[in-house]
Amino acid sequence: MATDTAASTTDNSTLGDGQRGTPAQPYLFVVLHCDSPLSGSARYGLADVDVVSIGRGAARTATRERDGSLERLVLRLPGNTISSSHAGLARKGEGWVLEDKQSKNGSFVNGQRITRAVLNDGDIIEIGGVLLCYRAALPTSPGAAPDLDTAMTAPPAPGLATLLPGLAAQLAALERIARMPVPVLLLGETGSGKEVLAHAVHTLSGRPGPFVAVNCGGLPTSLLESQFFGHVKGSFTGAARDEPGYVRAADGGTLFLDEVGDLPLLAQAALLRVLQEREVVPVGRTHPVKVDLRVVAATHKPLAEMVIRGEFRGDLLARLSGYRHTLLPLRERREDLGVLIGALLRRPEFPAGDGVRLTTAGGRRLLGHDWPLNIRELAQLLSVAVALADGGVIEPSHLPDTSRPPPRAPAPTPEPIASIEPEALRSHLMALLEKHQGKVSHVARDMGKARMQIHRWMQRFGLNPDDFRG
Ligand SMILES: Nc1ncnc2c1ncn2[C@@H]1O[C@H](COP(=O)(O)OP(=O)(O)OP(=O)(O)O)[C@@H](O)[C@H]1O
Repeated sequence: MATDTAASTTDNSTLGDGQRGTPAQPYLFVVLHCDSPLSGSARYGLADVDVVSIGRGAARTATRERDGSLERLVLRLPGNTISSSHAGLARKGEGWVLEDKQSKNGSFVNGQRITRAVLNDGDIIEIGGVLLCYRAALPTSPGAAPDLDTAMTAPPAPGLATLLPGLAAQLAALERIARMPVPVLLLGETGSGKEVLAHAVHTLSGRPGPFVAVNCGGLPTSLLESQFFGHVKGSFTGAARDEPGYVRAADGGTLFLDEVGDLPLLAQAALLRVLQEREVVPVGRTHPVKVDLRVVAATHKPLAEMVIRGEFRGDLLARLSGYRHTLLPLRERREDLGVLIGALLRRPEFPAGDGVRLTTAGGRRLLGHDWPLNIRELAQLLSVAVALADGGVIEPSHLPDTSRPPPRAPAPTPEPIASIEPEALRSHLMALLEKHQGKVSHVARDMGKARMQIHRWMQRFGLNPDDFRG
């Protein structure tokens, strides 16, 4: 089966999150084998296919064959609840139709048994104990193979596995950036995997020093300086011995600043100095100490809006965002649920992970959930379900009632830009124009605004992008 070459369309001059103007095509995903969740997942591009035949096989295989004038994808799936010729998909105009081939146990779409059904984007198809997902038009990238089977490939570092072609291209770009001495800013909802990605960036960087993670939100303000920059013994009450502090502890490695949006303004100024000068002055010392740092920062907060409100320094944001990567919330990557469940069940906390099984109804419940707390919620839910199933098969009764999801973690509600002090907005605009050398489209992307809006503001403040070009 083909491996994913996942060429990226990322334009590095845009500082991350590349993926624009890529063509879209239909895909069929094998998301989860409920009776063997560790057997991997797969995607099949349907752009050049006219019909798909699905039936039982000894293992998951896919072959593409010419059948008269038709291009046929033959998909074999393991499982004794699957008939040898179970179901078929046929192209119908712009869409696809699923037909049950009088299988013994039936074919289902979104939990309903069907004999024939026109598929809609995101529909979940059940063939025996296998859950598949149809996507009508997903962005792909030039050079990305249509098919990918995770059983045949290994991600370059934990956290980088995905079946989504668009996300794969973004992660491939991040992988290339990881090897360069560029600061990385990871943006994404809580539990979406920012720390896991930060660790992957460190691993791929090949830097010999340690990965030091700091939760910027959890630091007592009075001790911030000494915790970051270290101190010498006796420099203050309680300083019983020399401490290097986080920055020097990460010397030669990677400093991961988690929840960087929670860093108080005073600490932001001090951190900025360290990033500019590449040296720290430990509390109780007068001479600076050189450090060799790679910084990866993460937040779920809208930093650009915080800059405008004066809560986060624009110059520090510019320093931290050498390359920006935005993580998808889990509800936007349901196709990866099987990949993620597999990765989680292989962790040491699941010593019997390879024996875990789900009923089809249990798997359906997972695919239907909204995942407000993302991969962390999936990990916790699996721990509980495995314990409750006690070596048996995970059923819906072992899973929380996901039909009434818990409230989403409160999203920060940024103040509308219109109500922000004009002077603050003007200086923020100027800082971004300088950073992007007068490229208005880049400023607009940075602020999450339309280009026209930026032009209107520039006109209002008498700013000319030409004045910022290098
Ligand atoms: N790709 C992945 N594969 C397997 N497990 C993952 C993956 N990404 C995240 N996890 C797991 O999900 C949980 C949350 O991940 P992580 O702490 O990286 O999220 P986060 O975005 O940094 O969260 P927060 O914003 O709350 O700090 C952890 O248990 C982590 O190991």
